Amino acid sequence: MRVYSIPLRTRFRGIDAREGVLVEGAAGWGEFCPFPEYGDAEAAAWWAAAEEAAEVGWPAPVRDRVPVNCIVPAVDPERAHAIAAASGCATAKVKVADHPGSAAEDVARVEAVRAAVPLVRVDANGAWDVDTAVRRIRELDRAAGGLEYVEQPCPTVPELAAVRRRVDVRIAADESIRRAEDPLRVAVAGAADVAVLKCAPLGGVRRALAVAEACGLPCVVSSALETSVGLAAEIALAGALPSLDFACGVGTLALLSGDVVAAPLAPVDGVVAVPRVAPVPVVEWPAAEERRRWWVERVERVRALSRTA
Ligand SMILES: O=C(O)CCC(=O)c1ccccc1C(=O)O
Ligand SMILES: [Mg+2]
Repeated sequence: MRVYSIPLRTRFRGIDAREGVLVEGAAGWGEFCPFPEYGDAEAAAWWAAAEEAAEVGWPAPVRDRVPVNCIVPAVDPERAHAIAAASGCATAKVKVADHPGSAAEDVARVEAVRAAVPLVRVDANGAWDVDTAVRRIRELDRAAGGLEYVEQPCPTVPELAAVRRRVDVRIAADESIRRAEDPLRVAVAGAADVAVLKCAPLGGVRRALAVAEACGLPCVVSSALETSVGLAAEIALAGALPSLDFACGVGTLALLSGDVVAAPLAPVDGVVAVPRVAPVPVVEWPAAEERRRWWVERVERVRALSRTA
């Protein structure tokens, strides 16, 4: 078991470094990297995804290549434009509502990104109430010359449904699915037009495919900010979905200042090849001893939980 810590290029989701664990099994390598604030029960799904990759492997893909969106964190308009322009991607996902009072910055960021790429989606990570969401979405839709979709504008499914009735922009559900008590039973029909799937929090590629089928919506695959080892599973999921209508959020290596493999799974001209197995980690990025111990203990607790479940 290897514990890594890789600094981020830009603060994202309130963190400055990405940490996680790489494990090897009969089928290859898996990655376990639930965010630090997640409890053991929620982290158990991430362990199941790591075990699937390491011990079983993934179902066969139905496509060889997956279109990728670039990810634009809450940065100033000049940097946002530069990130989107350099990405080679035709679709950009822009983080908005990063802090209270961000409305004007969000509009400027979206306008700058739209000047660099033809298609823009935004992610509010559940920050708005219904009325605020309706107002902001209309502004951002104008700034983008038509938004592709807005991801998780509000925290709850009923709020998503209320916003969806009042705006013309598509609504995508992310946290409403991946942080649900039972992702197989979330009733997003009527509340969302698109489902965002991440195989790590959903418990693996097979489980995420079951969620895709159960929710009955067009799906987008998005990373959980993994290294190339865990990202391989996310791309394998995108490769195995019966249909894929949107670019996927697996361009997140650009947020990390390094990777654990020799040939990172980075998109070229906005497209990434679908891997059959995870790449083998060869670069260490060792976490400090105290952090290593924290992860080893977390893995022990989560494995014990998984065995009794
Ligand atoms: O979807 C993407 O383009 C990038 C991935 C991303 O935004 C993300 C990465 C880690 C954790 C949460 C999220 C999110 O979608 O909110
Ligand atoms: Mg999201």
